[in-house]
Amino acid sequence: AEEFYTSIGHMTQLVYTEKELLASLDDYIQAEQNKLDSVKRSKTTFRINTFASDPETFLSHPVNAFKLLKRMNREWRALEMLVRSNVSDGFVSNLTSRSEDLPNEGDQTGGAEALLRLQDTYQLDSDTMAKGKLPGERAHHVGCLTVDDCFDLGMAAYQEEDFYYVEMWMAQALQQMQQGETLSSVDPITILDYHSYALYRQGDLEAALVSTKQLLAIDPENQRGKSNLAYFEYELAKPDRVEIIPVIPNKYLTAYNATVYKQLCRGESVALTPRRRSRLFCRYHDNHGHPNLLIAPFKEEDLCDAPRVVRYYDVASHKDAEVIKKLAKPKVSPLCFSVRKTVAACSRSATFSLLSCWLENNGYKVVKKLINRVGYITGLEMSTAEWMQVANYGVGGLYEPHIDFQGVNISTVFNIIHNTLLSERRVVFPQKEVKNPYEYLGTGNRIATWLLYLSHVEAGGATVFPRAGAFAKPVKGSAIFWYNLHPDGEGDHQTQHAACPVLVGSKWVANTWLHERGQEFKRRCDLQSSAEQGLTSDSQYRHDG
Ligand SMILES: O=C(O)CCC(=O)C(=O)O
Ligand SMILES: [Fe+2]
Repeated sequence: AEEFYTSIGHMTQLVYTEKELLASLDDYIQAEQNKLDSVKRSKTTFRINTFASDPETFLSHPVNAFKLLKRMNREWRALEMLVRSNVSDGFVSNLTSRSEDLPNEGDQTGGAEALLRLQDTYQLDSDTMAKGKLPGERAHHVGCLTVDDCFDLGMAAYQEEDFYYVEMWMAQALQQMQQGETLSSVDPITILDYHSYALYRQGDLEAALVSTKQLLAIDPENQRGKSNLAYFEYELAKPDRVEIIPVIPNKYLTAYNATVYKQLCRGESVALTPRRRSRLFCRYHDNHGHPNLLIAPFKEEDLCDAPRVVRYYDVASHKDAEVIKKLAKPKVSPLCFSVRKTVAACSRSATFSLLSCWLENNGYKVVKKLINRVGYITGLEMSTAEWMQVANYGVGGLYEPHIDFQGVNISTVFNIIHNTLLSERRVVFPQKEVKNPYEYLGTGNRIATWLLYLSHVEAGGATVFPRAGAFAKPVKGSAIFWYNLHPDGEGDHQTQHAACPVLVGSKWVANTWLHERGQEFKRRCDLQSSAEQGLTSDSQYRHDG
């Protein structure tokens, strides 16, 4: 397992599995019930012998003697068989046969880490999360986090030595206990122990002392509590004590421009100055009177001036999007992978999975139609474009900042899957799923990216450009487009972009990477000049990590 928690496509299977297991459990309970009823029924045939005190008189009657023999020979043995019979087989084998597909400890930890990452990116407080009051969400939320759940989240943070979140979740568990939640398997002593330790590790000795006193109020003889109390009091009494200011860690993302990335993900505009923003417009686009666009031009919106990123609305219908999502199922199309990506983030590495599928551009009617449309709109050659890549991100799913083109030295062969060179940290993803597509295609570098949104996302999941300061919220049926390369073929590192973690919802995108070959006379002049133009240094946002 260990690959469920970020692809909703995979997790839907778990919902069905649980439903089937529940039906199987009902069958099992019914079978046990039937068995018990049979046992009770046979008991009624065995009555206490009224002659028990005088067996001789009883046995002097031949019918009595025969019936006793028969009962002892057959009926008690039959009962033994009945009691020995095992009605749990069906249920147990049902469970066993599925155990391969069931989530394991690693999956659960991954789920906890995904929650912590979301909390960190979107700055959610633990009470909001515990009550499930997330933005954008509707009626589908069912469960609240219990004291045990909060404790587990605290423990997940503890495994990562992330004491800021240990403290937060242990405090949440305690608060819920105080509010009267009683059904928990962890005791307040354990929680307080972690709570005070987390405070201590963050350098907040006063608060750690308060927490330890709370622990001792419940259990005055607690050894650890007593020695911690003595230690904190001793430390606090030191005259030359230096106040340590707790640092809020940035563990859940790379240190490199993590702050800008997270601010952009929350929709806080950090990079586009008013002057830059004033240059962004909306218009109808017909690609200079292209015959296929004259009657129904597409609505084009500027998202960013440098690099120029534009969005086209309604380039895929609701139906088109649904058909593509149906095609992007491992059972439907051959080139679908559940890619497990390990991402080193700061001091830790997180593994997350992503469902991704390559759909042959000419292999499906709807794909062909949409790819042709990209050609009409951008004016670019589509015969050298890569196959459409469909990806699904579930809750917590993200894609860290990266560039789509092959790095500095184009002739260098990075043996990696599609675009997944995480530039700064040089994390190389597993290679087996897709061979080097550049070499395989022989069509040069990825000149441009067409990113089509196949779903809305209720909260989170935006595409952001941390260096350029651009933000694109997924809008179903719209596509964003940008050039990855400068007109001279050099990669434009300002195009570095990322997918923010999905907070609520399931995000589907389809990527089309256009290649250099065939574009020699096609690259549009207006886009070209604005890319060359760049920005004056006073208005350009730079983030140098
Ligand atoms: O999903 C997104 O918003 C961005 C995806 C992306 O950058 C990629 O697949 O290269
Ligand atoms: Fe990308």
